[in-house]
Amino acid sequence: MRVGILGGTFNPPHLAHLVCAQEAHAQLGLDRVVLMPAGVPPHKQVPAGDPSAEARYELCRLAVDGDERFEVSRAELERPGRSYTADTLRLLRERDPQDELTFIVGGDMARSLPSWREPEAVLALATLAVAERRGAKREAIERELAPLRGADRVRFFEMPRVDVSSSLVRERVAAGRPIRYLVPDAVAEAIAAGGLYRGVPGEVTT
Ligand SMILES: Nc1ncnc2c1ncn2[C@@H]1O[C@H](COP(=O)(O)OP(=O)(O)OP(=O)(O)O)[C@@H](O)[C@H]1O
Ligand SMILES: O=C(O)c1ccc[n+]([C@@H]2O[C@H](COP(=O)([O-])O)[C@@H](O)[C@H]2O)c1
Repeated sequence: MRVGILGGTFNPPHLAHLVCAQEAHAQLGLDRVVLMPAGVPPHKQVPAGDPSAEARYELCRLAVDGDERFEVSRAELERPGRSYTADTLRLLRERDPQDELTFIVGGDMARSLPSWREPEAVLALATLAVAERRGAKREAIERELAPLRGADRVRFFEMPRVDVSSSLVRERVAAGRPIRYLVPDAVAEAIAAGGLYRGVPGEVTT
């Protein structure tokens, strides 16, 4: 199986995540794309009072519900400590040695690869697929990754620019502004029902 993995904090999952997963699936000929919510994101602080890893996992499940191209994995929730990608890919390799793994990232995230834990192991264990259009940014990413062993295996795919981020969604909820059409309806409903991102601890009630 050709398996794509879209790792993220998913605090919360939004439409750009799904467009990114969809384009990777279609352009790279993947059999499925697995959303991999980080238990403890390695480079990102989850603000105090925000949903737990378990709740972010539930939001991911709601986000992909009914779409057979996508799945959600608990692999990084079941491991203590920071969710380093190299460790996750090793685990997936051990579980299903015959799978061909593709780790999917947005363009900005790809640029930070040299500062990840064991970046060359990441490139050895999976194909890195980067959502970035042709042009100066793509070239800059190629230049920055070039010193890493395995950088020649990095692949790019095109994604329409979708200017949505989890921070934008959180800010809008906190400000009482609507988030419909920025996140899947089921995610918007769970955020509303659980009172998430309103500045007080909430719950995903699914
Ligand atoms: N608008 C977007 N376009 C393309 N890729 C994206 C976009 N938003 C997120 N991604 C990619 O999805 C993956 C997971 O992102 P993450 O869960 O951290 O969401 P985020 O929106 O970047 O979060 P935050 O706003 O909290 O920093 C990363 O590889 C990131 O580059
Ligand atoms: O392994 C690392 O050192 C590492 C450093 C930064 C990010 N990552 C992974 O990249 C993915 C996107 O990260 P983020 O911070 O946007 O949620 C997610 O799966 C992270 O675990 C991994």
